[in-house]
Amino acid sequence: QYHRTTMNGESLPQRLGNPVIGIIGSGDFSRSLAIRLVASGFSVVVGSRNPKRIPKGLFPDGVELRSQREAVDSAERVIFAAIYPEHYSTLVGLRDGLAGKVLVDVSNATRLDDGELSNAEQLAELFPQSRVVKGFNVISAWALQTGAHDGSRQVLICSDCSDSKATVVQLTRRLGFSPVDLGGLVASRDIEKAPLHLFPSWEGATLVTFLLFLFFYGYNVVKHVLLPYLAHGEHNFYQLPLETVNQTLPAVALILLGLVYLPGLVAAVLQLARGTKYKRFPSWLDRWMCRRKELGLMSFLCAGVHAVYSMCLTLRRAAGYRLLNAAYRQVIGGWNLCVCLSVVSGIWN
Ligand SMILES: NC(=O)C1=CN([C@@H]2O[C@H](COP(=O)(O)OP(=O)(O)OC[C@H]3O[C@@H](n4cnc5c(N)ncnc54)[C@H](OP(=O)(O)O)[C@@H]3O)[C@@H](O)[C@H]2O)C=CC1
Ligand SMILES: [Fe+3]
Repeated sequence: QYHRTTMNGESLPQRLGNPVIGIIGSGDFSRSLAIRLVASGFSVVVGSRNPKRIPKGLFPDGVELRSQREAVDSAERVIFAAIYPEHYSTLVGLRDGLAGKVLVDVSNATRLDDGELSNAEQLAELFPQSRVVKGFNVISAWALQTGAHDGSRQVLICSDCSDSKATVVQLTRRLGFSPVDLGGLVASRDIEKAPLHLFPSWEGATLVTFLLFLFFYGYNVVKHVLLPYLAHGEHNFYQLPLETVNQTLPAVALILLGLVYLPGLVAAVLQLARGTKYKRFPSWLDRWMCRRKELGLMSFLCAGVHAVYSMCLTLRRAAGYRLLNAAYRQVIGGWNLCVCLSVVSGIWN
């Protein structure tokens, strides 16, 4: 590592071959990103409003803690803005230092409703001479530190400057994540909202499972509880929380399993009818095919819960028989039959 100097004679970090990356802000995200960057061989300069206040040991060795201005000047090409968007305007004094550099916006939206401009677009308006790239907002500080695992590997990236985007894409790969290029900066509106959607790919499967459950539960309530009550005055309402649910679950599981296999058949028929497989499926079929894994796992979940329920219900019945047996023995032994039976029937129901 060697040092170059600023106009006022201070030395700034730089390492041959590995560009110096700047990070503005010294919070959770900044710290985790710095750890990851250093581990991947980059030099890092963190720019804080008050670098002296940062406790020793918070950032790993190899990270320089400087003022915001110095960090911006030291960073060769890429600077992360790891601060909340409300504070972007406090950086306008650094405009000249940031000119021509790649400014990465990592912020998230706080609400789902459609505002006009995304945080990244507002940052680009504040710094027209910088190249704003959106990225890393879908990666938690925790995932940055512990390393990427399957679900959190993807980093959604977009920018209006393709060169700068390519730089961030490359950087993302070196950090061990999978970059996904979503096009121009306007895509940042969706990217910023991505973390607000909980398990996005599960929405459809969960809704289908819920609706199927509702339908079959209703059917079973009518068939096994309401009709016997209306026809013969039978009181089967105690079945609602356990038996009826347990009758519903296998039906839901089987239909869901059918929904896993059905789109494959539909697709095959469609290909035969079209006489070619080199044509896109209609989008509804495409989406359905992409959700087969979730549907299958939901089916498995219902079947699993059904198995557990069935086992518990059988155990409950077995306990009932044991009790009946005990009552019988006591009657033989001279107990009052009426007392025993009333106790047993109370527990049985
Ligand atoms: N934490 C996470 O898991 C993730 C965070 N993000 C995004 O990263 C950004 C930073 O988040 P996070 O690190 O958690 O937040 P923190 O609150 O931990 O850190 C924010 C930092 O901003 C700096 N800052 C600069 N200017 C101001 C100002 N005017 N007022 C207050 N603070 C200022 C502060 O550093 P200093 O005092 O040194 O100047 C502060 O440490 C956010 O936009 C967030 O959406 C994105 C994905 C995940
Ligand atoms: Fe069964």
